[in-house]
Amino acid sequence: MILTEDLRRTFRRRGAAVEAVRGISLRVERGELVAVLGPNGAGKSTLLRMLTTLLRPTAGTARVAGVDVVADPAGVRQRIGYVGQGNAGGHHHRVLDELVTQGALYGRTRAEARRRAGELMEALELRGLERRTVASLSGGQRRRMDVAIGLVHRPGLLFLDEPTTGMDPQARANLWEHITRLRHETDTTVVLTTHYLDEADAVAERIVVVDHGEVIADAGSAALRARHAEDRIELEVDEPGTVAGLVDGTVAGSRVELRLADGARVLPGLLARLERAGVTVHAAHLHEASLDDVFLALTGRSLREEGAAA
Ligand SMILES: Nc1ncnc2c1ncn2[C@@H]1O[C@H](COP(=O)(O)OP(=O)(O)OP(=O)(O)O)[C@@H](O)[C@H]1O
Repeated sequence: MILTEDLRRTFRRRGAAVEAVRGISLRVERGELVAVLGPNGAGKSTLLRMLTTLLRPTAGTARVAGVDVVADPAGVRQRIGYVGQGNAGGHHHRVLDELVTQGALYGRTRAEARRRAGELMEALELRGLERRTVASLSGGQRRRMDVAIGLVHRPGLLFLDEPTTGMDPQARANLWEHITRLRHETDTTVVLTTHYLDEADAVAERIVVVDHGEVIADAGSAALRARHAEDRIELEVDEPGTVAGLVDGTVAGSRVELRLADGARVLPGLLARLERAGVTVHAAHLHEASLDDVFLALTGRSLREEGAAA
């Protein structure tokens, strides 16, 4: 669905060259749901803008939905949906009119555009809002409307650039429910960026981490955690010093701390071993490695802090 080779984009800023994307080679198969994550300024938007033909690459190639982004940008646009960070809909237009107009822009007849608008309003729970103006919708309804507009021409590939930024947790969960269901029903490929790691963890089967314009990791969330982060077990015991020697741990205040892979599987055996050794464990805390730990290990920065500030 997407194939890029050594894709690059350089900007000139005050006479200096800024390499926003530095040789990204990426392959996304049909039906995949891929989250592109990275700290601020990593190059995510620049990458997405090139893939959606909003920006011309400086070097390298990109084929999107089988079409070269430079040779035939209009062809790419016909085949993809793009939900950017701003709102796509005309604010003073009515919801139904806006969807029908968008369909007409893609060359659909009025009747076809109306039928498609009806389907999308059903699928994205916009029924009952037909005559409301886009400006009067709630944040969550507005975002669902944006997604509906992105899907008007039945694209096989949908790009979502930070689709849930600024939404409350319930509206975010609701939007993802719609997107994942639509994706399964229509086999749509989805490429998204988000600052919410929990979201990427929950919805994406594949996570591409970008930093300084390059892909620095590309795998599923579980594989990333296993490879780049460790679980932590903290034990509350009477004599941490003695216990630390028994279990390959370090003393942290009144506790013993162990860093290891697959903590949930190791913990029961560990407790049994300590019991056999006559140690009384008052409490055991398991901190499973998070995607944010992976992020910190890979980039030296926490995405969570930036996400919270966004
Ligand atoms: N039009 C431009 N002119 C000059 N520099 C730019 C331009 N667009 C982006 N850049 C620079 O390119 C780098 C990558 O920016 P980009 O917006 O792609 O990052 P990002 O990962 O999307 O960040 P964010 O998470 O903040 O949206 C940054 O250093 C940015 O300042």
